[in-house]
Amino acid sequence: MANSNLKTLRDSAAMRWIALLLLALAMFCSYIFMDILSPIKDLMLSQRGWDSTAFGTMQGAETFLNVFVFFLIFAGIILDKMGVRFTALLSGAVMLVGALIKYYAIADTFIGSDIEKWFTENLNYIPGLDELGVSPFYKGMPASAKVAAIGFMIFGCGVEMAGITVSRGIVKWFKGREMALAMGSEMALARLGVATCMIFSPFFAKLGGNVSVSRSVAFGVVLLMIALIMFIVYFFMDKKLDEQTGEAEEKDGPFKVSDIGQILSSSGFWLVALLCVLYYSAIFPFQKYAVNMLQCNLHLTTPEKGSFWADDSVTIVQYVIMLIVAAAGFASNFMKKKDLKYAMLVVSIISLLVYCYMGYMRQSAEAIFAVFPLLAVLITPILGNYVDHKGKAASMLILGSLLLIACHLTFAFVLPLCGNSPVGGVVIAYITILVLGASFSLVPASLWPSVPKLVEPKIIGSAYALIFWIQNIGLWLFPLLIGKVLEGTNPELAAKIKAIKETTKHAVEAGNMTIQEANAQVAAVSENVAVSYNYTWPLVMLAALGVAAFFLGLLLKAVDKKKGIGLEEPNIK
Ligand SMILES: C[C@H](N)C(=O)N[C@@H](CCCCN)C(=O)O
Repeated sequence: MANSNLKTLRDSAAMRWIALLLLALAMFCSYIFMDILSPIKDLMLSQRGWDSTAFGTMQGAETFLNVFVFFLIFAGIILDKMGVRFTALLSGAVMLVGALIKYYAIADTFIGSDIEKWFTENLNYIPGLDELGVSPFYKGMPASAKVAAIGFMIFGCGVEMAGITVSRGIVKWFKGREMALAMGSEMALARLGVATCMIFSPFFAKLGGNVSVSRSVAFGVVLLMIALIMFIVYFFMDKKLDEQTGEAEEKDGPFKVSDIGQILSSSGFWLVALLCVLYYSAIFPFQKYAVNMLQCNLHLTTPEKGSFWADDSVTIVQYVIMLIVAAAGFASNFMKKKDLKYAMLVVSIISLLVYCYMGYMRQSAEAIFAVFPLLAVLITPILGNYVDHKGKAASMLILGSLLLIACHLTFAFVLPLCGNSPVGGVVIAYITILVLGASFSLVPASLWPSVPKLVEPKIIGSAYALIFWIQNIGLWLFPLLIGKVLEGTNPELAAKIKAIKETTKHAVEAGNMTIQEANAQVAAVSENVAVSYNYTWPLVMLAALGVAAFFLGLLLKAVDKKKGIGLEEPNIK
């Protein structure tokens, strides 16, 4: 340490930010794995014989153990009892184990194995869960999807445990300092992970012209190994800090399970938790359908093979531009000189415009949607900084909810009118996605740093875990509900698929068509159906969540004022 007056590692700004970088990089890698199959749903259907139900059930498995086996509650208790560094290592290892299982399920070696045979014949019915409609498996689910679901369930435990651990770690290193800026920066890197995944998962799957879905998952597994290394390095820094502080926090008031009652009796906690589940249910589940929603509304026409815009190298160039947007925007937060700060912002904004233009030329719904996390990368740290110095967290929650409502209503009612105006449609889509990105910065940047104001330090881990658990119920429920509302409000599309399946089946039975021809016809109709959905009602449902979040935000602001919780107060006084 350069300054001899510094007492502990966290008193050194450099050390604090290195600790944050380690935690944030681990979350960056985890968020990439979390959505690794989302942008290649079409390939999972064509390469592994899954259908939409198998895909949706496998994706939903991520929250299963957390929600129904209460793993997240245990994770919070482990965190408060064992501390940040132990739980960080544990979560890194759990994520990796889950990811390896998922990789094995998708790998070529799984096909034709005894394990595949066993899973095809077994695990079709879980008594009790089937009746409740919450089973992560069902009869007829492809064996690879069942094993991938098991892996994803385990990964889900690890990644949520990592989420609460990282939040607790940031509080430990930054409380009373730039805590919201640090949380905002960590989330910014996580958002960059989502954008990276949107671009690189399909890229690796299609690399070199031969399709391999397991290559994408392998990419994610390697990143999770890096995440574990980050947590190991963090382990030693955290240990050193505890040696310097004499583990004062833990010794002064050891955590007891009964302390959880204290959390549950706080009205502020409940309002924040409910606002969190409502808001995030309108964001993360939407993220899983957003690319398809754009395809359905914008009628994008992929550039012809061999053309400039269809080339793989353009994807890389676009990603590099994305990194420039993120790096310049992020760095502008830390520039002391005003000129340099504005110069960075201008570079970032110009790069963002170039990125948007390329997305339009490539007619790629994935690339268009990737600006969503990108704006959050830019402004979450700025807003975090604002919360640190000016406060206004409750007001930001209210504004974020209002923007969410406006965006979902624009997607629902304005975007469908633009289908025949390619440029107008894409411009409106970009603007709405960017505003949604701003909302997705306002709420997380103000919500997560508010939790330490609601509970005592020794139970922060459990408080984060309880909020995550309540939030996970929504993250489990709403992807299912979106799917159901979508099917329910577009009955003609399911009928179309049923009709072609029946027609081709009869034609094959009558000897008028080969099975290959029949499959090709079904695939052609399915492809057409996949981009023909009307998303109005699922989007109205998500806007309604925003309305409920808005009213809760108003209530929270009133409670904050009455009880003096300090949500509108700055973190640094
Ligand atoms: C999905 C996860 N439960 C979640 O809520 N993630 C938050 C970040 C929480 C803070 C992590 N240190 C998100 O906004 O991604």
